[in-house]
Amino acid sequence: MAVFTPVSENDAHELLARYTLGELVSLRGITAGIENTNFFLTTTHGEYVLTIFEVLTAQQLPFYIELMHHLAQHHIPVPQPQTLRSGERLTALHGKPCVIVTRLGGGYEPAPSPAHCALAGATLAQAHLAGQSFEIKQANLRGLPWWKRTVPLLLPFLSAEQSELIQRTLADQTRFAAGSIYRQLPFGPAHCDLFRDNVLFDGTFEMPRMGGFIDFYFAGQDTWLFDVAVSVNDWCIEQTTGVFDAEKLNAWLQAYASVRPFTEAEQHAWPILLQAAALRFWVSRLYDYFLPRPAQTLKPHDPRHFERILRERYKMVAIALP
Ligand SMILES: Nc1ncnc2c1ncn2[C@@H]1O[C@H](COP(=O)(O)OP(=O)(O)OP(=O)(O)O)[C@@H](O)[C@H]1O
Ligand SMILES: N[C@@H](CCO)C(=O)O
Repeated sequence: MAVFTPVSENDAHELLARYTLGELVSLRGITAGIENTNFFLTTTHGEYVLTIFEVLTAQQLPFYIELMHHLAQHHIPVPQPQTLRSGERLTALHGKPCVIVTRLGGGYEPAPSPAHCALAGATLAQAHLAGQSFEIKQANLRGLPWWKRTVPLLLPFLSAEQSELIQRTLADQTRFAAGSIYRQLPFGPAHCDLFRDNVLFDGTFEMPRMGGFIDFYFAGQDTWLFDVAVSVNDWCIEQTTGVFDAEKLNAWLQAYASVRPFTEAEQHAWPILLQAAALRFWVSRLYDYFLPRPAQTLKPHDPRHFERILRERYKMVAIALP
């Protein structure tokens, strides 16, 4: 259950008085998710999601909220943050920052087909292009500096073999980030966590329609290719082995490239960015597993899944983008 901060009907009435979103009809806690407290909020004007931020601070949040606003203004299907009477889009409840966004239609697809992969790929490319004109800058807070800080904390919990792999990968990534190919990679606002549970689909399984992208709270400035690598490492794999499913991978990458073709530098960087994306989630899952935060009450995700994926990606040295 991911309701860390309870919200009473009175709280909701008081909160809604700060907006022009009509009167409260219902408020229901959402059980999915491990980062924030989420509620489906229905008012006389429509359906929304209320998110209370348990970890992110009011200083970090404008990047995410304004990025969603910017993308929505550019017709990318993402939740639209609602504007308060005061003109701001961020407010607070029980001393914690919170936001109300539009509720998107559809549901997430646990077993995506190549058609779902293609929709996700094309929409991510559109989001990257639309994000170019976004002016607030904030790094991916789960990027290389965070990996460097976090890996030493994890070493006491790892086997010799795991320690060797994690340290070797970190050294490879550090070297790559200092090199000339890295500097040539196109970058900008990136979602950085576009797993299948963060994309909603409408329509039928056979003929899916994009509902939209949610959960922008790991977004940041990063290379666009890192965002693609994070995504395909989740969308286009055999779930038990981490091996790529060629049909899904092709569908995803072709659809992305049809909107935003890959560059030559990206071709060179592809194998190492697939490793970077696997490392990112191996590290965060290990961290959540061995060093859980006090507020984190849910079962952590399995870190071994991303250890397997990382080992698989090291086997793939000659892999081409479309
Ligand atoms: N704008 C939205 N429209 C529709 N459903 C939403 C929206 N935002 C969140 N949800 C629903 O709430 C669930 C949890 O939201 P979200 O993934 O943002 O939470 P989280 O705590 O940040 O999770 P995570 O563990 O993925 O970081 C989603 O799986 C989705 O079902
Ligand atoms: N997508 C992350 C969870 C945080 O959103 C993971 O699967 O480890």
